[in-house]
Amino acid sequence: MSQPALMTPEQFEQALRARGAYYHIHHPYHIAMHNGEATREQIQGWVANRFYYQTNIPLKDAAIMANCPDAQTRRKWVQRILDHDGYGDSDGGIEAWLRLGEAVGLDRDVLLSEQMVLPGVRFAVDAYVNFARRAVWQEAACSSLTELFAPQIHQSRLDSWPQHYTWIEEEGYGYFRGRLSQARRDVEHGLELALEYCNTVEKQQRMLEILQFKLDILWTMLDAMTMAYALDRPPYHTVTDQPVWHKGKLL
Ligand SMILES: O=C(O)c1cc(C(=O)O)c2c(n1)C(=O)C(=O)c1cc(C(=O)O)[nH]c1-2
Repeated sequence: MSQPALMTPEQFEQALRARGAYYHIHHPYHIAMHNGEATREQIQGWVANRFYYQTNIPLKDAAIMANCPDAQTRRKWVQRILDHDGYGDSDGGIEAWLRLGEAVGLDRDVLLSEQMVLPGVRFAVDAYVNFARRAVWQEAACSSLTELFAPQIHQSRLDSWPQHYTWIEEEGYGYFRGRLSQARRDVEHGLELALEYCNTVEKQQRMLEILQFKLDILWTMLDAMTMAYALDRPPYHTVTDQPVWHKGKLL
């Protein structure tokens, strides 16, 4: 097999963008939500499980900062934590997601308790946080580059959900709206780091593999939700109809 060649920064950016073919926007669970085919339970399941991703993003970003000796990078990166946690009088993304939960009929305590978080979702999200803890900071930083494809997915929800799901309260959409500009800004910084850091064939190939790892995380979360909410096969369904799986963070 021929060895891959060193790509120019433009070619490398194109190669990263090409991975959008595997973004979770193409997952059948996501397509069903987009097409108005999701039930109320499926939307609620998605919102409650994705909340675990939302609450772990700041832990992931703090882990990256903990490993990053470059103050200029940290100055920019800290904004991501503030975006989700909020600061001063401004609520952050986590609060906005709790409002999304309320808009789809879920009490905020249900989201905060993590009682609906499926083990498969938990393991996938934990893998992301743990990768960020252990990886070279540039690699961990660039694993956020699935956000290249995120503005499109947030916009598609804003375009389609209000038409299909008239029972969802309008205030719930604030999170998606806010991320349109935040994700674009994050990606600009992330891409800048990736193009500067990946100056060898090995680093470029490894970064593409890391991006695929992150895509796998997002896809696997939806696979777990498909089993539970679309195929009616939640964990232990052959044994019990009770949600007996573990609920707490053990890592
Ligand atoms: O709703 C989505 O489909 C989606 C996907 C992603 C992503 O691509 O990782 C993120 C988000 N949303 C998001 O809201 C968000 O804050 C976020 C942060 C990150 C990251 O890796 O640091 N990804 C994402």
